[in-house]
Amino acid sequence: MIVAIDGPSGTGKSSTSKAVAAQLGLSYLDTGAQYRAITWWMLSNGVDVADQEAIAAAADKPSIVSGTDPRQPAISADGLDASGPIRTQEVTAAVSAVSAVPEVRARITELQRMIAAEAGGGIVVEGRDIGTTVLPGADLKVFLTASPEARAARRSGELKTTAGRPVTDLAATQQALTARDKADSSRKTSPLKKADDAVEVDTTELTLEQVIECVVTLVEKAAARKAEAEPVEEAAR
Ligand SMILES: Nc1ncnc2c1ncn2[C@@H]1O[C@H](COP(=O)(O)OP(=O)(O)OP(=O)(O)O)[C@@H](O)[C@H]1O
Ligand SMILES: Nc1ccn([C@@H]2O[C@H](COP(=O)(O)O)[C@@H](O)[C@H]2O)c(=O)n1
Repeated sequence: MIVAIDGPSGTGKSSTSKAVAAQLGLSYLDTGAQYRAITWWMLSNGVDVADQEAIAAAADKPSIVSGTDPRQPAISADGLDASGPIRTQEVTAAVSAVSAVPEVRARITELQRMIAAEAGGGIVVEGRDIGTTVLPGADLKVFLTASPEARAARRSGELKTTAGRPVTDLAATQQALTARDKADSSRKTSPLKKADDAVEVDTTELTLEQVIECVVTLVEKAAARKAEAEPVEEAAR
């Protein structure tokens, strides 16, 4: 069972995906964390993230390793735990530029497809382009949305400055969120976009628990449809 959950920042993809995967005994992959980790590696290793050619030249250098346990998702770059540094404002401000470079997308997409293929019991993969590009044959595609105001309110205070202090300026958070949405959805390679066959869930007025319950139901229905279809395929062989 392959579940793709896409959507802009702050819609609840990570929180929902982890809870759904844990509840249904599926693996989990945070693709945003992978792009954040390679961005953090670039910043830490002196790559000019304003220079697309420099980013492309370094795209294959770091080893990016993701853990797929929804209860304890891990992410490392060249063996260093990246789970803290990737959530800073510095990485958040640079990740869209790094993620727009085709060589970075090609490399990380290959990694994502390999992880999904190896997840024998099924996996929930969350990001921006999972249903459209990375796993277009997913058994279920969900596209989460929410108003910019709701997303900024949720995100505000979660972001940390490089010195580790919470960022609480709501207006600045919403501005940064909107700018990142624009960058992610206007890039040429694999932009943020709802897949035609994705189920859209507007989470603006929903609690996180309600979103989780909604997506669990969608997964269970998709699994039932898949099970019904399989015997026919067997007989047809
Ligand atoms: N429906 C909701 N109602 C209230 N709070 C929510 C809801 N969904 C998520 N949150 C909270 O909003 C914050 C952001 O959620 P989350 O990180 O899951 O979003 P996201 O879409 O994965 O964002 P990003 O793409 O930036 O990682 C978290 O603190 C989460 O607990
Ligand atoms: N499949 C994806 C996932 C993420 N990105 C880029 O990473 C940024 C951070 O993602 P978060 O989910 O951690 O907010 C995101 O803004 C994109 O630039 C991507 O390109 N493809």
